[in-house]
Amino acid sequence: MHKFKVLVANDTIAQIAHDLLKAECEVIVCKAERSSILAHIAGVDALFWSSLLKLDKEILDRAGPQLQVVVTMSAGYDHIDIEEIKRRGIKFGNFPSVLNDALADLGVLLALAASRRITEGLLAVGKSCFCPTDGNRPLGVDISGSTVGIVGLGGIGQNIVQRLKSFKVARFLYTGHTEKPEGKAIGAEFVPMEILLRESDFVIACIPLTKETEKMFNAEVFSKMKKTAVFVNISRGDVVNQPDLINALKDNMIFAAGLDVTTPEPLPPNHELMTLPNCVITPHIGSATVKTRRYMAEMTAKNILHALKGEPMITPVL
Ligand SMILES: O=C(O)C(=O)CO
Repeated sequence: MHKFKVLVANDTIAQIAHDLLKAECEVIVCKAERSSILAHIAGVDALFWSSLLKLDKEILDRAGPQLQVVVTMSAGYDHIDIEEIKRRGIKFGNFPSVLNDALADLGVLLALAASRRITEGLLAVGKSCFCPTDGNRPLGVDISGSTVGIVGLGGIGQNIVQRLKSFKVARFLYTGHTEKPEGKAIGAEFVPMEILLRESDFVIACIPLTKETEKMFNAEVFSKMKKTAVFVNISRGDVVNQPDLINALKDNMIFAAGLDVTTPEPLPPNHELMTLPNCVITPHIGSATVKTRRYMAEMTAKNILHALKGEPMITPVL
């Protein structure tokens, strides 16, 4: 009987995904590195793809015309040449909601860490040079009683609102293309971007990276935020004009930033962003919990198997 060939472009995924795929297919596993993928991809029927690895025409050409399905183990798919996939009639899927909880947790963590200037605090602890009552260190911004503005109220943004309710936030604002019934249900007010920027103490970016959102957080946007505002980005580095953010942080146009994503990733050593005491950076760990990554791997494998058998994918994009 013909066995489908699947390339898993990541050698660190959970065992359950291997077990599922191996039960029905021939599985080739390689490192999440372009050269390794190009060396192993010819003739495969399906691709189990990784977040952030570029998937372009060269990869698709090398795979060959028999390629039927690509599934990325990520919510975002800005790393995929979606037009090229569509043109070739390849089925494509992602995982939009399984990581909502883990990402919302990280959004809250970064909002709190940046608002309490944790980077500076940890530096002082590391140097054993602090006095708890030192009035010279900047005081933090309170989240209780604050206004939190969510840019992009999808599943992650909604989960952040739900979590922050227990922190006694006074007002939740959100902006996006249209008002959402879910917004009303969780008590968030739909407002134009200008108002969100002017009135929010915390601005949290939860939008996908698209042509429209690329570099949308720029000097003009930072200048409209409060000087005491905390900016959080758990989306993609490229939704921010990074030199403008650096200036905004250096010139105290805003109070602090918490970033899980940057451009590039990782940042080179001594990058200016990493030298700023009012910036907290985590290494793109939004979905990096055991439960979430295991579930993402399992669902990616299941999506591939559905597509190969001609059944509807669980979470199709194309
Ligand atoms: O799944 C994604 O798109 C992520 O970037 C998770 O952090």
